[in-house]
Amino acid sequence: MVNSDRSYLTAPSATSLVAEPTEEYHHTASSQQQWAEILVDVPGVQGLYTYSLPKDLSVQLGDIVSVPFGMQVTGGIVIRLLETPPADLDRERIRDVEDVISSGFFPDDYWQLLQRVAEYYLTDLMSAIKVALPPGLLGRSQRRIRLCQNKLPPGAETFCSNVARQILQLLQQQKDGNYSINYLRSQVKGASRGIRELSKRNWIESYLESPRRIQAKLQTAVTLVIESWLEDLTPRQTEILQILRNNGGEMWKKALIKEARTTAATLNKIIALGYITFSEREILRKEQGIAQKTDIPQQLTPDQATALKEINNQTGYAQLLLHGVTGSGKTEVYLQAIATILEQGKSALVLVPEIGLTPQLTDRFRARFGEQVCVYHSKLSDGERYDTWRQTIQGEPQIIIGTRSAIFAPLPNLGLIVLDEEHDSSFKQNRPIPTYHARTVANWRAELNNCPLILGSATPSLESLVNCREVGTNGIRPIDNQTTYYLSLPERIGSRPLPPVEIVDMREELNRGNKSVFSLSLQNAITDIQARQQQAILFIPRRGHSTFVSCRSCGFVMECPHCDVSLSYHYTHEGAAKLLRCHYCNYTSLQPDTCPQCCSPYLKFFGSGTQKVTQEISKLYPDLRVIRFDSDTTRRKNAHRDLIARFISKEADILVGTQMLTKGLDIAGVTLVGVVSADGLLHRSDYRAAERAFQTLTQVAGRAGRGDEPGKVIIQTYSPEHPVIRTVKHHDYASFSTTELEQRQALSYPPYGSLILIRLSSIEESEVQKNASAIADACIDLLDESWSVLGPAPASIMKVARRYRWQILLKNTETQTSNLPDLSSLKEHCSQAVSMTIDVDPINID
Ligand SMILES: Nc1ncnc2c1ncn2[C@@H]1O[C@H](COP(=O)(O)OP(=O)(O)OP(=O)(O)O)[C@@H](O)[C@H]1O
Ligand SMILES: [Zn+2]
Ligand SMILES: [Zn+2]
Repeated sequence: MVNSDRSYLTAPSATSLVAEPTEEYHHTASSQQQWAEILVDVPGVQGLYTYSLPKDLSVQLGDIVSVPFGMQVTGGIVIRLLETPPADLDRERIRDVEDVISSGFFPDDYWQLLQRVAEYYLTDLMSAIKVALPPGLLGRSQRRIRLCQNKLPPGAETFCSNVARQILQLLQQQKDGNYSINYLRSQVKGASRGIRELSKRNWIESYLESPRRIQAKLQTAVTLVIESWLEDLTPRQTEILQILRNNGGEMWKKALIKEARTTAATLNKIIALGYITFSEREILRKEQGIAQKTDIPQQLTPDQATALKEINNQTGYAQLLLHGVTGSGKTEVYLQAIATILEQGKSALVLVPEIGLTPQLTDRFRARFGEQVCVYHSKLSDGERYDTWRQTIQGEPQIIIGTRSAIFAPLPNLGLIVLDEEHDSSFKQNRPIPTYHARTVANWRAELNNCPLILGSATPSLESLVNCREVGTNGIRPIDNQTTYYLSLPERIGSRPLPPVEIVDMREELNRGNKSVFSLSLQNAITDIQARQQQAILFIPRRGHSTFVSCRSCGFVMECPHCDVSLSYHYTHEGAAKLLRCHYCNYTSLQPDTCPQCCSPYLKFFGSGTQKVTQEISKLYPDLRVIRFDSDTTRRKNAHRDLIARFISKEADILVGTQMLTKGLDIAGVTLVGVVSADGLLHRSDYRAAERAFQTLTQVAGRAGRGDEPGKVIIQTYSPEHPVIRTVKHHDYASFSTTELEQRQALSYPPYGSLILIRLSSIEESEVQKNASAIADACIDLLDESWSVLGPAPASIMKVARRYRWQILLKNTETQTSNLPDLSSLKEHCSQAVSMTIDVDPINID
C-alpha cells in the first residue's frame, strides 16, 4: 500500500531499539517530549513506526493506541517508549499518537517474554512479535465510543468545549449512545481532542469491537438431539439417524441426504418427531471439536495421586518432569491439576506437538471442562485464530490447547503450563526466525508468570531429564532442588503390562526367501488379529520414505531437477496417472515409461512408503480394511479426526501410517503394532538420531495393548544389534538415557554443551561457498575460546529448490545461559545473493 509514513519505518532490528541522538537539544520543550515505537498492524502492513506522544496523554508500554497511518487512523500497540526519536527521522514530521484505546491490554511480562525470545534467538523484536501475534490483530478491530450514561451529570454539555459538546450530542441522539470513532471523526472536526476530553471526565469510554467475521456462506446443518431412539421410528428413519450418529451427530444437510440416499421431506418428518434439528451454520460444531459427553475425574492411582500432590503443592515457578510410561495416565494428572487451577480463577495453557494428536486429547479436555477449552493451532483460518486469540485476552479462567505458537497466547492470570510429549521435535520452529523451542519459551513464561510448568512424556528429552534429575554413575536420582521435580508413573493404568517387543532380523527373512515387506512373524500376527477381530497399527517412519524410482538396467534414479533428492512415487488409485513428487519443493512429474538415461523399460520402485504397504496388505489380506494415515491423507481440515474416529469405531482393521500416529493415540482395540522398517530411523547423520529413534519406537510400541486384551509389538530391521533396538526391546529408558548421556557428555553435545547453526543458501553455488568461509573466519575472530567453529560444510541435502545450502556449526562446551555471542556483524560477510539464518539450539542439523 502507498502511505506517506513510509519514511518513518523504524528498521526492524535489535540494534535500532536504542537510538542515539546525533545532536544536542536546543529547546527545553522538546526534551520533555516523549516518543514511542508503535507496532502498526493493519491488513498488508505490519511494522514498527515511531510516533510522538502528546503531553496530555499518558501512554504505557503495551497499550493499544490509535495512530494516524497514511490517510487513515488505525490501531497500534506501544512496543517501546523512547526519550529521543531515532536520529534519522525528521522530528517535525513525526506524527502524534491520537489516543489510548485500551491500557494494560498486554501485561508487562508478555513484552518481557517477547524480548527474551528475540535476544536469545538472535533475532529482532519484530520477528518475535510476528510469531506471537495473529496477523491483522488490530486492523480487524473497530474502535468504538460509548456514552457512560450513569456518569453523565445533567446538563453535561454545558461544561465542555465545543468539539466535546458536538460529540456528546451525537452520541446522545444515538439510541444506545454508541458510535464508531471513524464515524465521529467524519462528523466532527478535531474529534480526537473532544473524545479525549470526554473520556478524561469518564463520560464516555472507548473500546475495541471484535471484527465482524467475513461472512462465510451459511449452510444447513443437521444435528442429532436425542441419542437413544424409541419405537416411533420407521426402520428407514432409524437408518438415517444411525448414519448421522456415525458421523459424530452432525452433518451438512446436503451430505446427509446424499449419504443416506434420502430426501428433505423425510428429514422434515424426523424433525417433527424431535430427533434432529436444522440450523444455519458456517462450520459444523464438530469441526471445532465434537460436543462431548461430560465425564468426571477418575479415582487416581497412588502414583498419579503422588504426582498430582506435588504439582498442587507448587505456589510459584517450578519445572516438573512427569515421566510416565505409555498408558500410565498422564493426561488424567494434567486434567486434575488444571481443575485446581481453574477453581483458583486462573487459566492453563496446554501445548501438544501436532494437530494429529489433538483430536483425542481435546475431546478429553472438552469432556471434562466443556466450553472453557479453546483450541489454537496453525490449521485454523486467520479469522478463527484471531477470535481465539482475542478470547484469550478476556481473562476468564480457561484452557488453551495448542501447538507450539500457542505458547504466546496472551492469557492473563496464567496458573499452569503443560507441555505434553515434551520430547517432541515439533515444539521447535526451524523456520522462519525466531527458531524458538516452545519448551524453552514455556520455561521463561512460567518464570515470568511465576507458575509451574509440567513437562510430560514417556520418553523425556535428555535436556529435561538432566534438568530435573542428576545422572551419576550409579544411575539417575532426583536433584534435591526447589524448582525442579521428577515425577514418575512407572506403570500402566490397571497394572497392564507393557507389550512384549519382538525384533525381526530382515536379513534372515531374505535368506529364507521371503521377499515381502512383511516378515513371517508379522504376517502371522496379522492373520491372528484378523481371526480375533482385533486391530493393528503398522508404522512406517517418514512419509514416502525412500520410495524412489530407479532403473534396474543402468541404476539411474529419478531425481528432482531443483533439489538434491530423489522423487517419490505417489499412487492415488487404480488407473490414475502415475506421479512422481519431490517432498522438498513439491515438483511433480509424470512417471516415464522408460528410463530417461538408457531407455530400458524396467523402472522399479524401491522402499516401502505407506502406499506400498497399504497395497501389499490388500494383496495379502483382501478382507482386511485399511486406513492410510500420513500427510497425504490428512491434508484436509479435520481429516485427522475423521480417520481416527473411523478407526476407533472399527470401520477398519489396520491403520497404516507415519510418525503422525506414534503419539498419544489411545485406542483400546489395538493389540498389534508392527514397525515395518526401523532402519530409516537408525541411520541418520545427526547427533540426535539415537534419541529420536528411541523415542519414536517406544512411543509407537506404546500404542499396543492399552485395552483389556494384551498387546504385542513387532519391529522389523536390518540392524537388530543396534543399541537403540536393544533398549526399545526392554522398554529400558533408564539404560538408554544413561548410555546416551555419557556419549553426549564426552562430545560436549547438548544437554552438556550448546550449539548454534548458521545456515546459508543461494542460487549461486560459488558465492555461498565463498561467503561461508568468510563467515566461519569471522566467527573464529568473534567468539571466545569456549566456542569451536565446525565447518563450513555443505548441508546433507545440498540443494533444495535450486538453492545451494551450506552451514557452519558453532559449538560451546558449556550449556549456554548468559554468554550468548553477538553475531549481528556476521551479516556484513553475506553478499546480496546469499541468505543467512541463525538457528540457536538447532534440532535438525541437515
Ligand atoms: N486413575 C485412572 N483410573 C482408570 N483409568 C484411568 C486412570 N487414569 C487414566 N486412565 C485411563 O487410562 C488410559 C491411558 O491414559 P492416558 O492416555 O492418559 O495415558 P498417557 O500416559 O497419556 O499415555 P501416552 O503417553 O501413551 O499417550 C486412558 O484411557 C485413561 O482414560
Ligand atoms: Zn524439489
Ligand atoms: Zn536406465
